[in-house]
Amino acid sequence: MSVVDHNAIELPRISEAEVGDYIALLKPRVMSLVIFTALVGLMIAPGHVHPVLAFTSILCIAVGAGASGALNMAYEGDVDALMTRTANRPIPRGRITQAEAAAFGITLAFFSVMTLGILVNWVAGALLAFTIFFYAVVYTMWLKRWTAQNIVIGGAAGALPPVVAWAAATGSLSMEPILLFMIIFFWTPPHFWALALFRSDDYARAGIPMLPVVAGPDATRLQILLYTIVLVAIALAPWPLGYFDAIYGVTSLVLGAGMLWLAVEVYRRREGTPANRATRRLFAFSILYLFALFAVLLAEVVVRAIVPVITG
Ligand code: HEM
Ligand SMILES: CC(C)=CCC/C(C)=C/CC/C(C)=C/COP(=O)(O)OP(=O)(O)O
Repeated sequence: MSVVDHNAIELPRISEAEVGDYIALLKPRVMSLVIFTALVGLMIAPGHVHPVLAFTSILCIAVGAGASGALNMAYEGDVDALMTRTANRPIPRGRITQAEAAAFGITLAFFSVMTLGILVNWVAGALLAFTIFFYAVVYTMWLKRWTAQNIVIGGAAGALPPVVAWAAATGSLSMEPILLFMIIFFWTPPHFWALALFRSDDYARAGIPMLPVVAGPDATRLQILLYTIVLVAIALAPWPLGYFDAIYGVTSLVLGAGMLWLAVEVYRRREGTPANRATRRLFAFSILYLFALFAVLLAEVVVRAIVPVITG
């Protein structure tokens, strides 16, 4: 007769995680646009940055963004399991534990910040550390579960990557990166609240105080419209302020008209399929808007750099 109760022995959990599960923790689709805004922030900064340092800076920002995504998912494993949009993520599916995800995120965060600080400069390194902390702790662990203004304040984290990249290129800050920050900051509420409108049942079930759950869909529609009006004005400002030329200015006006039209559609359509379609259109267009706006910023700087070379 065995004297050892084999049922009492807890065998080590064999992780079923694959590489793809860990990649999913990094929120690659979301962070791809985050990293693009950082790349533009670095490319439009004045002065010359050695290509190796430029690549290192963007790589550190990308790894830091992924780290913040992993930390966000590690903390939110409980609520992610309650929302249809997130229930299929690695942690709710049991492929990765919250502790494993947290260890992964902390490791990536540590190495991205230290590498950026040591190899590039500590202004950028410190800003990256602050951005990771603001998203993974201030937004994820506090604001998101506490106030309907969670994504407005938390949006500061999403707006910082181009500022980190500018600091990596110049070692300092100035008006231009602050303008880039303001554009993303005022872009975030229309971007996210459009999604929150068609996902409000998810957030109600998970007990997350998103604005449509707390203040109702009509108040959210008004907020989306008001923030979009401010966004269009802020995004236009670099042109009259003389930081960028007409190419950017006209593009900003055209894209802003698109955002405004869709925000008005969200404000007008309040019932059924038309309302659902309007919110999904605004959410989808918000991503195209930010990508196109930053792409034309980059294009203008590239054109400015090569025209003197071509015209001799
Ligand atoms: C606090 C700020 C933000 C919040 C609350 C937020 C929220 C969200 C949510 C919930 C999704 C759906 C993701 C999914 O279902 O997996 C999403 C998608 C997306 N977000 Fe945001 N976002 C924020 C900031 C940003 C920023 C700063 C960027 C880029 C600069 C961005 C870019 C994207 C992109 C590209 C997608 C589409 C991802 C896909 O197609 O799967 N977001 N956002
Ligand atoms: C360099 C660096 C640290 C960059 C981070 C940039 C940043 C904060 C981007 C915001 C990404 C995002 C989708 C937030 C939503 O989180 P959520 O928890 O509301 O979304 P979820 O419900 O889909 O998890």
